[in-house]
Amino acid sequence: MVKIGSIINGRERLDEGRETLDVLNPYNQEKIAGVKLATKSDLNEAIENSYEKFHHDMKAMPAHERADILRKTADLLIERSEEFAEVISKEAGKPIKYSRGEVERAMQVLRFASEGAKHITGEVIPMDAAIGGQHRMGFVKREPLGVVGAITPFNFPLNLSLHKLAPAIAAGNTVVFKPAEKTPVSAYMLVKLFEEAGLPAGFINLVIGSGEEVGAPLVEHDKVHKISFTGSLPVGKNIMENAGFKKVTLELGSNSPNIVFNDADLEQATTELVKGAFAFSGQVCISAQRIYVQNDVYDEFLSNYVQKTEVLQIGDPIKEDTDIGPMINEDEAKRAKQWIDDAVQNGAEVKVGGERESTILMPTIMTNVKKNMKIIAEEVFAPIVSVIPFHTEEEAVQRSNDSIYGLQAGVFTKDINRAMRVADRLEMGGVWINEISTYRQDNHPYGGVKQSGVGREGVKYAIEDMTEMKFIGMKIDQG
Ligand SMILES: NC(=O)c1ccc[n+]([C@@H]2O[C@H](COP(=O)([O-])OP(=O)(O)OC[C@H]3O[C@@H](n4cnc5c(N)ncnc54)[C@H](O)[C@@H]3O)[C@@H](O)[C@H]2O)c1
Ligand SMILES: O=C[C@H](O)CS(=O)(=O)O
Repeated sequence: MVKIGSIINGRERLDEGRETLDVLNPYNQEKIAGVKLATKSDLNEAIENSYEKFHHDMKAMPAHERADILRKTADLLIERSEEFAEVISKEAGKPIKYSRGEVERAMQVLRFASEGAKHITGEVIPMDAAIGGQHRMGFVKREPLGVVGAITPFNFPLNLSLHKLAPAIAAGNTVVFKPAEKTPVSAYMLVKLFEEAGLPAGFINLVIGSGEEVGAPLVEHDKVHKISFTGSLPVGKNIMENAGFKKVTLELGSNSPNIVFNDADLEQATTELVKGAFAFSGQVCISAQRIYVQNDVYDEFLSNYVQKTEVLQIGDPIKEDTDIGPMINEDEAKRAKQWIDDAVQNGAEVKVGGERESTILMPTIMTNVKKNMKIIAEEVFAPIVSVIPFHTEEEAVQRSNDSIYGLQAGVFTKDINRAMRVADRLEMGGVWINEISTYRQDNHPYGGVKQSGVGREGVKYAIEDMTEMKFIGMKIDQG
């Protein structure tokens, strides 16, 4: 079993005496790593070091060098892609085909950031547009913020970490990185990869510990200039309350709706929505949770959808043909099963699935659901999807918007006018037409409205958010 620890100023903290956390494979409970957890004093040291490194070394590093390091990290990741995919499958329980997809996306994030590092530009202000402003020149340049605190979740442990680390480095910041303690191994390997690619010690300090012990004090620390967080709504609220004057980006949860109109390609919609609801056991923030289907195609959609769900392969995530693996731990599987049982007690019907065995919850399709059931109103974050009939466009929009969340939605129709009308009216950070809510590319703006979050990621937008504008003006003597 591999032993890992936090990495601060290039030195790994493995000394005995620290509390050890075992990282378990959620499928078979095999121990895959022992982590020496960081303490509050490690965190303080990491922040002080990142602060120091920002002011003395990072500020001196030109953009082309940052771009080269990001590019080199991408190249190394591709060389080691299978190793990374296997670790993600083992620590998160993600089916290997999806882990491979995550690694490929992570490599692209690094490449986008490498390109972005060279295109951080400013603006010339037309000073004479203001009365009395003539004979002045003014421009805006974008400067790095300083120390970025990156706090990440378990479900995309590599790619969602890179959505913070890569833009932060591209923009010239240093980072204190607190990965999810459930999945720290790929995060550790990533920090080692940056080091191998030439990133100087202390530019990314890795601090592995719990949310309470190191996450919360990282959020509160005065020498941290921005918190970039991806995770659950309760933790996001807590961060918002405690971050003080820092910039904050929050990428939070959702109960994403997908609307299927009667003119949609049902073959395509059902095939894609099986992946959309059940990929990585629904533990995806934009997972299809509520599917609204127009009443005249509802029966056809449902029977087709059930058939395609019944043939999913369930089992060991490391096997090539596995579609559905475990949830992250048994408590989460039990919590999700309880939500199904509560809904059934209140009149809902299980069309397929509904059973739990250890950490595995069978892919579950529910009908006859009501809007106040947890499986509809809250983020289910499990392989559970509800199929709900609707009559009119108005009703589909109104029901989709009836949520505290607003991250991404999917709309299936061949009518372009209807598609655009609905896209305009959906209260979401993003809307896909003839694509599932679960689809994301790493170069478009991504983030939520309502309680799904604050700010946007997507490499170009995150780089912008990792900088601050500085205005410089000059009065020109007319001689
Ligand atoms: N919108 C997005 O882009 C996006 C992407 C992935 C996951 N998510 C959301 O993440 C959640 C699942 O991930 P999770 O279970 O790892 O989330 P989580 O909120 O439990 O944990 C996320 C991170 O926050 C840390 N943390 C916990 N308490 C903290 C505190 N008080 N202060 C600071 N940090 C603290 C954790 O240790 C972990 O590193 C779901 O709600 C999902 O929707 C959102
Ligand atoms: O879990 C939510 C993630 O944002 C999904 S993705 O990794 O961005 O596709």
